[in-house]
Amino acid sequence: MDELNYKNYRIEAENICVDYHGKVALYDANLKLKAGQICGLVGMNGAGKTTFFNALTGFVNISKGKIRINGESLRIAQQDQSIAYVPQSEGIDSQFPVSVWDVVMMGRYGSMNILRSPRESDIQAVKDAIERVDLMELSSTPIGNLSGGQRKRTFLARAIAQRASILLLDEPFAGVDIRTEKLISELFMQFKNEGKTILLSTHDMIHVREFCDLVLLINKTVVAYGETSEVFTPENITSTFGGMSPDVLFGPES
Ligand SMILES: Nc1ncnc2c1ncn2[C@@H]1O[C@H](COP(=O)(O)OP(=O)(O)OP(=O)(O)O)[C@@H](O)[C@H]1O
Repeated sequence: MDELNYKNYRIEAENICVDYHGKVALYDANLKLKAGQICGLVGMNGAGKTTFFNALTGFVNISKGKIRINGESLRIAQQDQSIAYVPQSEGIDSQFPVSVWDVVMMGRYGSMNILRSPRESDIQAVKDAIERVDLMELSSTPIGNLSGGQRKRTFLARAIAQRASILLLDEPFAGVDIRTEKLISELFMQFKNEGKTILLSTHDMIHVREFCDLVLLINKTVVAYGETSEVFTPENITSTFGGMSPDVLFGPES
């Protein structure tokens, strides 16, 4: 692939492998995503989805393969804050006395000086992000007092405040009510229109069909990858889920 073409990809993972203490969690996995694309990452429990996210953020080391973000090394992406990651469950202790505002402000830390004193632009970015997830009324509430769905929206706002071009979201719809699900779906369509690149894991077939342009089916390696309309077939889903049919997995309407 020539260098110019290379630069067109926001995310490029080529034959990546990850092992934990010699046990293989992911091997020969490939992914290429451009600006404005939404890709669903689908696989059963333990298939390597979180590992894939962790490899793309540099949280775990790859033992083989290559990752390029915006045509550059992962180190540069980490420096310029171009990737925001929203994990499935957050590591922040819910008893820790931080408010919604404080958590969202953390999304600005990477672009602040060592004293972390917010500039007007940081304050505006936090305000905009909280408004977008409709949490303004709760902005001074400690995160320990929020519901699971409100907390999820808070961490999504943190990613928005970071103004990253790439969003990695581990199970963004898990445990949220219909209203939050709708709000998150609408946000994703806005992100797409803004040219952001989104990789999200989900166990929900409807979400994949509804707004994922591409789908990556994994079971420790890539089972199938491509446009959702072509790749998200009952045969491929069955192979991904160890031989179980979509009807058994998701009900007869799937
Ligand atoms: N830190 C770790 N140390 C050792 N093994 C790990 C570690 N993290 C994950 N694994 C193993 O790697 C494999 C892939 O795990 P991973 O968390 O990536 O799966 P997943 O697809 O995200 O699963 P789920 O849908 O349950 O979240 C599993 O076998 C898991 O036990």
